[in-house]
Amino acid sequence: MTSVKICGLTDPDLVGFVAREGADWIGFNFAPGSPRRVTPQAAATLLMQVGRARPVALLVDPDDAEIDTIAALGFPVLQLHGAETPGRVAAIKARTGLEIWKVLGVAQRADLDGAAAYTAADRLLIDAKPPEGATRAGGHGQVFDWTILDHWTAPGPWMLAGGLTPGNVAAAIAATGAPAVDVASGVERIRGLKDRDLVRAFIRAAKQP
Ligand SMILES: O=C(O)c1ccccc1NCC(=O)[C@H](O)[C@H](O)COP(=O)(O)O
Repeated sequence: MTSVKICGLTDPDLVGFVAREGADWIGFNFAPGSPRRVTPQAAATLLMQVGRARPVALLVDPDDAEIDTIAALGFPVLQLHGAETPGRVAAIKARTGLEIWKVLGVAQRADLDGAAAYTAADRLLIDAKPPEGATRAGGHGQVFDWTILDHWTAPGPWMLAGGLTPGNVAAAIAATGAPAVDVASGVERIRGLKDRDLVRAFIRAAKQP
């Protein structure tokens, strides 16, 4: 069954709801400028509601001080959503011992060429490359051409993101064979605020047999 991450939660009641609906991971976004950004203080409260879901901290080019602050909150997984090099990913892995996910933004097949260099990453998250002139590294609700992934063999565990919705996630899984999917915008009606009906529909559609 496909695993599901719901990303960018900011409200404790919604965190509890997403966990009860069967999300495998819940993402908390620490990226500056994001409408989904949470502070470490707020995250400490949100973490109490995750139930059996695993919490994931989304960071963009974090320095060591930020890494240490977030690791101290007890996150088991760090999602690196910036321009972190393979060396920087390895250094963060060595510093924390945590599970590390590295995001690769893709717009063409060549964007996958660097994937194998991220040997320290425990999972690659294949996302749409941000649009030209974007001020944020992700969360744009933009789909990329899934045929880019045709005949691609991931070097390890991976996950699909980028403009997924309750309406397209089953087709995305069928087209790419993704073992796991991630969504932020596609389960919101108001930017930055998750919608319960959309969350439920997304998880059901992704996990349908
Ligand atoms: O959501 C943001 O504002 C954001 C800011 C900076 C880096 C990443 C960001 N979001 C990424 C995600 O929430 C997801 O991991 C993924 O990219 C899917 O986003 P979406 O296309 O909106 O479903």
